[in-house]
Amino acid sequence: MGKRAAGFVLFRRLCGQIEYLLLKASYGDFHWSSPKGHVDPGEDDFTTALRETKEEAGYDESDLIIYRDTPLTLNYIVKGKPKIVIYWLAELRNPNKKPVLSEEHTELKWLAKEAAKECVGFKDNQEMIDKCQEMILDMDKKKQGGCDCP
Ligand SMILES: Nc1ncnc2c1ncn2[C@@H]1O[C@H](COP(=O)(O)OP(=O)(O)OP(=O)(O)OP(=O)(O)OP(=O)(O)OC[C@H]2O[C@@H](n3cnc4c(N)ncnc43)[C@H](O)[C@@H]2O)[C@@H](O)[C@H]1O
Repeated sequence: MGKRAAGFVLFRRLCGQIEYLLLKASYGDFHWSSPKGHVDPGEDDFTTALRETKEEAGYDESDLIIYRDTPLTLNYIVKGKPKIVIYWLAELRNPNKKPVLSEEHTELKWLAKEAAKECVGFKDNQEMIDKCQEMILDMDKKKQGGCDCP
């Protein structure tokens, strides 16, 4: 059976800029990713996303504005087996609240879209960041009353 993980594409707004949180793995190929992790037996994906984000970045559900209606999915192969990762987009309410890392990561970065895409490297992850940016800008437009409705 394949592996299943869940997490949040976590962003903040600082000085008018949208920035994504990326964490550097302390193992393997030292890759960068959003907070996420393995879905435990009997656990639902959303609970996993919250648990892993608390463990890996120190943020609780109350720290986040979560866009729960639009999960995003990545599918790739790890050690010859398929892996699926379900992400929700989430905004940090207080952009100055610092993440607290676990032993699973050695570094963190808050990066604007293009730098974040370069940092994650994988094409599907880059496309997910583009999609997230579109979702954020769309939501902003709607809030400002700038929708295209007749
Ligand atoms: N490899 C490892 N070695 C030693 N200890 C480990 C370990 N992985 C986890 N642990 C440890 O296991 C414990 C449980 O961790 P926990 O976080 O609970 O479980 P997990 O399933 O290992 O969590 P993740 O899904 O976050 O693991 P990951 O970072 O390896 O996965 P990713 O898909 O990003 O990355 C997996 C691979 O896929 C690659 N990858 C990432 N994204 C993509 C993509 N979009 N397309 C193709 N390849 C990708 C990465 O570069 C990487 O090579 C922890 O103590 C942790 O330290």
